[in-house]
Amino acid sequence: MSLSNVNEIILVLSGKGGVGKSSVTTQLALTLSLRGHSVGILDIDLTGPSMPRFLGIESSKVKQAPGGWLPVPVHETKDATSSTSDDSKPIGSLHCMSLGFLLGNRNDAVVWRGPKKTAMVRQFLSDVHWGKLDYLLIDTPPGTSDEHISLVETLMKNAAPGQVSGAVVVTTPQAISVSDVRKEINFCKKTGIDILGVVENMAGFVCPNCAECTNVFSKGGGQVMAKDFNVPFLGSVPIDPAFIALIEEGKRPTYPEGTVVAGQEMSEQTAMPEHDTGSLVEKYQSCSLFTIFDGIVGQLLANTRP
Ligand SMILES: Nc1ncnc2c1ncn2[C@@H]1O[C@H](COP(=O)(O)OP(=O)(O)OP(=O)(O)O)[C@@H](O)[C@H]1O
Ligand code: SF4
Repeated sequence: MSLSNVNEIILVLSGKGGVGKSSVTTQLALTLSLRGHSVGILDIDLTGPSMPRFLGIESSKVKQAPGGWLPVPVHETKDATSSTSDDSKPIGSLHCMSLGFLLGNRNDAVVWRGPKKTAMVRQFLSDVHWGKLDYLLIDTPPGTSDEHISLVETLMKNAAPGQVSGAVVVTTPQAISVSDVRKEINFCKKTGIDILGVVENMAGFVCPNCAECTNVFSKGGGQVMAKDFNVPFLGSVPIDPAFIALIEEGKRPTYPEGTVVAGQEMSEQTAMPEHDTGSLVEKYQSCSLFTIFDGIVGQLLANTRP
């Protein structure tokens, strides 16, 4: 299996659609990569493959290698150029494989029956040449579908003991009381997948005028829910319009002068950079959500094997 050089596999799950599972996968991957790790993202959301868009590589094509596919590079390993800390590590590589790269037209609808989806998931797990990876994040469709069942069956049969670290469950404050989250957690328990933690997304709003974070919904629901289910809570993530601008328009996140973002005070220059250059991962370093995800990744790694 092409996963033999992958050190750890982490699934990203959500009970319902639109809670930000793909955006959490993207940010986990960028943060792990900013910590110097080599990372892969496998997008098995076959009916709505959004990872190519999130990573700004929509027009990329997958190259064929003998016996399989080469995942698309988002960035290769390189020295950290714009890191704010003195002990900055090189940025690790990031590669992605998604059905989105194989569709002729990004608006093509994928209307497949279960057996075809199962075959595609198996092929993704066996025929992608990842090379050496520290972490492979698998972005799954919402709910518990045919893709999930074939994913777990194939992983259980083929992954080395301990290679699948577990799952991160993404929810929103509104979805917390809904039975979808319960179903997702039960699915993990039944299939023997450890829950590494819950991320509560869209739990507040970062004001574009002053970068103040306001908790639009009551705070702490995610933490209470995690406690009820006896699973770790990894953190709350607010909505940041600067993150949307980064994904949608490739714009470096900017905040008002004087705001402290990722440990760096925004000066007039950093708040309004003259030249908006740099790769996605370099731009992400100045997003307020990076500080939050750095904490989430710290917790996550503490919950995976050493
Ligand atoms: N914390 C956030 N701040 C700003 N925008 C966000 C945040 N989380 C998600 N979004 C935006 O919300 C939209 C939906 O998020 P996303 O596609 O990640 O959800 P999903 O759960 O993966 O959806 P699907 O069920 O379609 O796979 C995207 O446009 C994304 O950019
Ligand atoms: S947080 Fe401050 S700047 Fe932002 S809308 Fe509210 S009052 Fe205005």
